[in-house]
Amino acid sequence: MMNEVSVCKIFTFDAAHQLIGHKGKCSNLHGHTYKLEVVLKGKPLVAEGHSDEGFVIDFSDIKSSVQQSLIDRLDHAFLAMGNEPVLETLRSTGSKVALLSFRTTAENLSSYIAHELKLMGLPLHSVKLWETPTSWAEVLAAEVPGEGPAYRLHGGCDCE
Ligand SMILES: Nc1nc2c(c(=O)[nH]1)N=C([C@H](O)[C@H](O)COP(=O)(O)OP(=O)(O)OP(=O)(O)O)CN2
Ligand SMILES: [Zn+2]
Repeated sequence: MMNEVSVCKIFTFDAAHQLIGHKGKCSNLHGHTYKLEVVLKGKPLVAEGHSDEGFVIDFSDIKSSVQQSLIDRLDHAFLAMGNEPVLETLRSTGSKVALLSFRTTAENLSSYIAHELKLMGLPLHSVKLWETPTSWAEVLAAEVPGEGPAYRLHGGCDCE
């Protein structure tokens, strides 16, 4: 009987954000090179002669699906909650914006990414999102509610 194995593919993307109402420097518009670790788990395929024999999932298949569905949308974008004063200018000048409608913390972003990857049907175990070389947030797929994470959605200003 084959045991389960975890496999991981790592992605990076560059993005800007602004935490309106933050008590420190992150209330400024700033950017990160995010590092995303996507961990999938399953039993390696037992199928003699099959291209995927011995794989939980082909690394190149993880790459193409995560890249297309997620990374291409977030890379070189402004990750917006929706209440940032700069948003209107970015939109009117055609700059890339990913309107996420939640406060763009590492915690919320990793929860969002985990939910999106689960919806794609990947055998997701966890995601870890590095916001800086010394700061990360991790979400276990099993802990993401089926209806998706509960965020406080934007409405008015987030700074009161
Ligand atoms: N729990 C969280 N705290 C903070 C978040 C977050 O998403 N979750 N985000 C920020 C800022 O956006 C930014 O990431 C700053 O993080 P920080 O680790 O303070 O960055 P530094 O450049 O100061 O890192 P050092 O390695 O300590 O120099 C703030 N907090
Ligand atoms: Zn930040």
